[in-house]
Amino acid sequence: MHVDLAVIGSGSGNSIADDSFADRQVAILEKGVFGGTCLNYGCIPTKMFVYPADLALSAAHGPELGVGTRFEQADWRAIRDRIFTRIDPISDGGRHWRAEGRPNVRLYEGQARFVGERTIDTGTGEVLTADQVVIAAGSRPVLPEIPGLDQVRFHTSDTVMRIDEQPRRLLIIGGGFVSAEFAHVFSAFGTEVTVVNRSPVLLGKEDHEVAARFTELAAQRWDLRLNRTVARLEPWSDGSAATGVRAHLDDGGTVEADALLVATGRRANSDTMDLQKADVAVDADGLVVVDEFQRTTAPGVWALGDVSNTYQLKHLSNHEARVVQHNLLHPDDLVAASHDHVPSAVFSHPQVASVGLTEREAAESGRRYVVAKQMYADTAYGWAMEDHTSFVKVVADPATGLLLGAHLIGPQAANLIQPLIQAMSLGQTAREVARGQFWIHPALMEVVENVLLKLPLD
Ligand SMILES: Cc1cc2nc3c(=O)[nH]c(=O)nc-3n(C[C@H](O)[C@H](O)[C@H](O)COP(=O)(O)OP(=O)(O)OC[C@H]3O[C@@H](n4cnc5c(N)ncnc54)[C@H](O)[C@@H]3O)c2cc1C
Ligand SMILES: NC(=O)c1ccc[n+]([C@@H]2O[C@H](COP(=O)([O-])OP(=O)(O)OC[C@H]3O[C@@H](n4cnc5c(N)ncnc54)[C@H](O)[C@@H]3O)[C@@H](O)[C@H]2O)c1
Repeated sequence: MHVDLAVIGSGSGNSIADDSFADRQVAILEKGVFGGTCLNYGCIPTKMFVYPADLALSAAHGPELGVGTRFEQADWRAIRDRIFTRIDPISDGGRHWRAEGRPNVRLYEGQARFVGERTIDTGTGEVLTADQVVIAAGSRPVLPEIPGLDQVRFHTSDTVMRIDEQPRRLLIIGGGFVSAEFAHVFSAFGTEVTVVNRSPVLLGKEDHEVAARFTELAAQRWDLRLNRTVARLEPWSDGSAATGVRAHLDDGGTVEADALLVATGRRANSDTMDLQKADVAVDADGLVVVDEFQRTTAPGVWALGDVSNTYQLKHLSNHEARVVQHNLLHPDDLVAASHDHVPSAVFSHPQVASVGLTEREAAESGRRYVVAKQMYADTAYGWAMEDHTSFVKVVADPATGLLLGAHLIGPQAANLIQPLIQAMSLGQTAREVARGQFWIHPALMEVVENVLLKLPLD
């Protein structure tokens, strides 16, 4: 079988073949659940857990503001089932549309492997040749080499959201995005959470003040074992939990838990497709090598998303998919993908959001920079919330007034950061953004206006 376009992966890659490809024969190849990580195992279900977790936490904090609310209990199965009875039909619907809805599109449900130049064994008994191939095969959780891991029951983000019972005690290995979000979700629902992280802070890639504040607040909710690794794992039961684990830490300490979540990063799925047979180069980190147009080293082969970028974020995968789509349709007018100002947010409690350079990165770059910081507590809405720990921090070039980075920790951080992303993306100066528009008073967004006004620019 020969097709005009073969797309490996039904996550972000699925959006490429829209109506503008109606005159082309397209193959979509998917080895797992249709729709990829974000829909089935990532962004969307996690945030659907985070929302009720935030609600549970708010209820517990009501009395601080004189409101007689309290958190009583979480009905794990009801929460889980609300989420997946919403999501699973979307995945099924997408699969059905691709399998049967389009005469020019064929879905191959198998593990794709290259057997030659733009020639793919679909894993369904059929081999395809294609004029163009898009590799959008994503990433998967990394499993650390911990003795005993193969002897115990453990979860990754792929499985933990579907468990039948909420664990009484959860051990999480890792201190990054996945850890921060699931620790929040489970602890808000009443689980005792222990986090083992090998570095001294959680969210260690964030600006150092944000990571320090997050870690300080996390220590009030979770048992943190920082600068620690797990030396050995063994099955454990207190009589009630049949699937528990005991972790022996490198300092001799132990942690016992009913469930274990491994959250120690993700790696690109580039090693599962025999890419060398298609002359597609992979770098030392396992990422498919692409140029600014998302072209791989093999003519007619493109790559996008987690399989080829270090960020592992859905909004970037979507952007790269739009770039690849344009370039497939306009081979004489290629556009470059932008990796400038890629923001991220951690939907934990508190939320964290960031874009651009951290203060330390600005210092290490040797450039002149200035920093301003604004506490939510020093704005009217911060008073309303009785907030004492949240802040916005910006890093700027004093000569041009342009922002170099922005870092937020606190309620609504993922929303509040957007005008700062916009300023950086559109080249607006801090003064233009602060004084070129009205800021609704006394909205929480005033914290952003105030931090921009505080910058000691030339
Ligand atoms: C728990 C969690 C929460 C997250 N939350 C967020 C968030 O809030 N915001 C955010 O921006 N990002 C978030 N992410 C990251 C985001 O999900 C990913 O960056 C994004 O989904 C990557 O998209 P992709 O298209 O590159 O890969 P995927 O969506 O993973 O798609 C790849 C597809 O390729 C298939 N595949 C792989 N190999 C083959 C093969 N050989 N043959 C056939 N099919 C194959 C896979 O089965 C998969 O369906 C989260 C990730 C996780 C794990
Ligand atoms: N809100 C979001 O955008 C969101 C949410 C979840 C995941 N994601 C994406 O998924 C990716 C994977 O997330 P993640 O949290 O698994 O990875 P991560 O890279 O964010 O964090 C991994 C953590 O594990 C620690 N670690 C690694 N090996 C360890 C070991 N042996 N023992 C103890 N600690 C160890 C690291 O120090 C680090 O803190 C992220 O890069 C992120 O882009 C995004």
